[in-house]
Amino acid sequence: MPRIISARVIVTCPGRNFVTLKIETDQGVYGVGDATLNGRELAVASYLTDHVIPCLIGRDAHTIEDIWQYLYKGAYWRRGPVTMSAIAAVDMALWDIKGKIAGLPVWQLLGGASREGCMVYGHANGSDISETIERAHEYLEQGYKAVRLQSGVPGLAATYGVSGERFYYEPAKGSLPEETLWSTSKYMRHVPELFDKARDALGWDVHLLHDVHHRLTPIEAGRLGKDLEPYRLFWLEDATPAENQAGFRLIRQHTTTPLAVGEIFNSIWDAKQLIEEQLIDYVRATVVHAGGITHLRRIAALADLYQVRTGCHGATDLSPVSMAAALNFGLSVPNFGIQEYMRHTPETDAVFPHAYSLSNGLMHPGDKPGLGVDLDEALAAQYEYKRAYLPVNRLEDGTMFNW
Ligand SMILES: O=C(O)[C@@H](O)[C@@H](O)[C@H](O)[C@H](O)CO
Ligand SMILES: [Mg+2]
Repeated sequence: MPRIISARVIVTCPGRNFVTLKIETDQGVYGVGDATLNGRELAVASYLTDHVIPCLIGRDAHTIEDIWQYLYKGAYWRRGPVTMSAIAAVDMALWDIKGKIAGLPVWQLLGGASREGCMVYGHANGSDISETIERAHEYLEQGYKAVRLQSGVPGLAATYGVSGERFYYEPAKGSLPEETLWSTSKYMRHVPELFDKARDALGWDVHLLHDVHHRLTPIEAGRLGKDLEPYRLFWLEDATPAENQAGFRLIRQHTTTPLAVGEIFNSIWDAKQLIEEQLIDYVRATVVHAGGITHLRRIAALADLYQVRTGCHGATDLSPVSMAAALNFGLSVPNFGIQEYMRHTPETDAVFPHAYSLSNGLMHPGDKPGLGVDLDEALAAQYEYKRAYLPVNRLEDGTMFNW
């Protein structure tokens, strides 16, 4: 059996911070896991280095489930984004090791391919409606079948999802949080016009998505969902903060627009009521923040009982290690819905060489044993950690709000 002999955390910043765990075994096989928590990276790095790694040394790397339970139950203080991102990194690295030793890609270990590839969605954003639609056309020309639309809102200096960059979106900047201002009324007036014009320009074959980013109350979300019904969205994401899972009952009463939520979830408990009451259509929990492949499988299996599909988070702050793990999971999971794919920069891709590829709107993890991704430590060492924060958001009267 492959014994864990060492493990270490590598923090690198090729344009943005990433935290990677590398676990090495006595058989010379190693595995990597993503541990990146945007804006709180060093908390997870310390949780791994100072508390988890000492407990891993000497263990059988093949005992993925037992190690998962040990780290979850053994911590006493269960759940939370820091704990579950640390457990996720260990889990991904152990699946990587198991696949490398078996000589199989992880998706084969998870039950083999259930589809040709994972449908992904692009991210068209612009300062106004016409620029957003122009970006969306570029994604269609690249063969994408699904595109998320986020545009600037008239009367607001900035808003979520609009960066001014053509293809990369990176919200974490600055050594202190940037402050932005928000107006729900300006936003609610603007979004239906965006999708009305988008459907005219892009047609009805492309799946269109939108991320509200936690900024509405349930009844406002119900109103927006109803206003968007004529445009047949693939999903309306994070319509309202999901701590109160029951709040989604109100949205459901008012609209048939499909709902997606969960990128900030870190365990099955965050989604249990939403899934069991069929209050959502897609669960966005992701491999790096929800306990790794082992726990994400549990969430997907519960969701499958209620016809809820996966729609895993895949923003630039999830490293290519997460993308590789997500695609191995997504290729095999029966109730796959869609995978978010916010492309990384060339510098990031160079630090994390990977086997996954995109063709005609579908991504495939490749056939390399393990997760099919690596970390170039020499290159990673050239990019020093640089503290960065996600923005904070206030209402126009200064009230602290949701970003
Ligand atoms: O759907 C998404 O990708 C967004 O919600 C993310 O851009 C999110 O804002 C970032 O991942 C936060 O770090
Ligand atoms: Mg989102």
